[in-house]
Amino acid sequence: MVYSLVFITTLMATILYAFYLWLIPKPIPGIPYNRDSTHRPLGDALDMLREVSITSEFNLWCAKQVDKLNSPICQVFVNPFSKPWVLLADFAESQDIMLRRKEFDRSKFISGGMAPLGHFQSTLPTDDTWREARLWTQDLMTPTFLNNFAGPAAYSSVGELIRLWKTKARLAQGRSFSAATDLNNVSTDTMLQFTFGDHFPHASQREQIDRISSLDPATLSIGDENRAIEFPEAPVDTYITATHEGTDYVEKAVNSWISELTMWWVTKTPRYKRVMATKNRVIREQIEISLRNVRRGAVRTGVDHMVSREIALAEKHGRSPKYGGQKFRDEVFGLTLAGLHTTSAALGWIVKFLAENQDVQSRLRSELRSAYGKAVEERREPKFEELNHPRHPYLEAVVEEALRCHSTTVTREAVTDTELLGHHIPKGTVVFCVSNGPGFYKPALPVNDSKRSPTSKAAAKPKAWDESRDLSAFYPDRWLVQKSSNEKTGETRLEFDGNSGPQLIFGAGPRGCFGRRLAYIEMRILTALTVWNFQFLQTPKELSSHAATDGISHRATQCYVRLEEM
Ligand code: HEM
Repeated sequence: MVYSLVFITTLMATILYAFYLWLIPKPIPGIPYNRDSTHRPLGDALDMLREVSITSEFNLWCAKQVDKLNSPICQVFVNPFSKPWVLLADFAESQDIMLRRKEFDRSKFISGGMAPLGHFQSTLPTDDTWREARLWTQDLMTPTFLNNFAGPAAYSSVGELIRLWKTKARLAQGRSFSAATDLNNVSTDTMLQFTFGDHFPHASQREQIDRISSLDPATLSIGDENRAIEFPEAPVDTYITATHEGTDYVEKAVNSWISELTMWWVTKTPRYKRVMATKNRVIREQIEISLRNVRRGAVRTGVDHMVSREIALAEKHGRSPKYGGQKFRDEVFGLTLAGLHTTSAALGWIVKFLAENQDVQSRLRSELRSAYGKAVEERREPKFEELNHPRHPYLEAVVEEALRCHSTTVTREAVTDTELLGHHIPKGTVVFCVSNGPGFYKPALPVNDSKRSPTSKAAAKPKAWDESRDLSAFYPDRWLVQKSSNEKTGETRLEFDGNSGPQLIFGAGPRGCFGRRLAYIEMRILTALTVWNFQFLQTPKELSSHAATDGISHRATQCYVRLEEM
């Protein structure tokens, strides 16, 4: 009896111990990690959750782990029962895996969160379905489409924002107001124009302009100067709401610890079903319109181009066209989602930095006024064509620096067993390319060059930032270089150099951001035209925090403006 009790107890203890051993994280040999985490079944998860529940900044937590472990490559154990996540804090190697290494592909870290919204290029591995989606969209980032259609659309959306802000600035009487929704709306309208053009009868900003213009100023409470005025918002069309709700679902899933369960739950809600039904209905109607346009040779909008491409592909391969299918509709929706939240988050940082750096703002305004003297003379704003070509170096530098200062982490997944900085990386491991730590916001960590991959060794070493300049500060000049403009006289001029130093805001390589050219156009136009029309005054410190949330993009939690019309 006693023997069997001892036997049962020992067996139970052994089973429990085996279960514990199965649960606790299994580090990848040789890659530094937090030792305490390997004694806890949940590894670093609780630590991460504790901090991220307060800061909402997962990227910041990652950068802190790199600092703690003081290594350009380290690992954390966040997802129970799955492989460690590898944090890579070295620009050259990050760029190498994105640009050159076939052993790494799009990871499911963020794209998995988009899965309930359909299968579009952002969510797909680099397979034939992704290649097909790329073929459909290949005309949309050409200079012809950007200069003749998408760019002017962005210019007109920004024009509406200027109208709205002029009215709001007058009503606000020097007080701050939130810019977050307005910037979301400007990006939404740009993306709607980009995909559907004028075939889609709704926009976000027009409704807001009408609402604010007809507002009785007496209904606004101009309170304490440290608080923001709250303007009412007009309701928008259901498809526009669907695009915003779509991004909200992605944010929810990405920020959830149990993202697969969250996604499953999301898809069961009536709201989700409504969003998807609206999306499918509107896109189906738009494809029908585009089909008619293509047939009469009037290809203008993004969807017109996609339909036209698909007809050509179907003819080439002797098959029926797929523009009536779900994948095609998903791709249209996916493009809008990919370009909306990301761009509006970036615009939010730009306006914050302009207000906080009055010297930069004044220099930009005065450089723009002398570059576009004809516009000043004719008492008008610079036109799209003027802003688009030639580009203004300081304008480009201001935009790029705002992007650098609030970067997001790009990930890749090992699709086969491989190596990174001399360490074995098992297939399925997710690598986070940390772009808000060493090499980006502080001096780079030393790396043994002999451990780099063969492709990294063979490539030219990317430029590092000049560490004598405070890398955590907003300093657009770091993107400018002196170039000879006249060899005979030795005259030089400042030029923008996008490769001045590490930057990974758009990722890189074949899976880098598809829409970056459009995003730059929108950011340059908005920066130039807002600075032309307004002085961004410093907002009170209660409304000026740099806290952010991480999801699809790294978004400021407080995005307020205080405007004085120029
Ligand atoms: C400032 C604005 C933007 C930022 C910061 C941004 C950032 C990114 C990042 C980090 C990625 C992943 C890159 C990688 O994994 O290497 C990405 C992918 C993508 N972006 Fe953007 N993006 C922006 C604007 C846009 C716009 C305007 C569009 C649409 C026209 C767009 C369309 C896409 C698409 C389709 C992908 C997926 C590409 C693929 O998976 O092959 N993005 N973007």
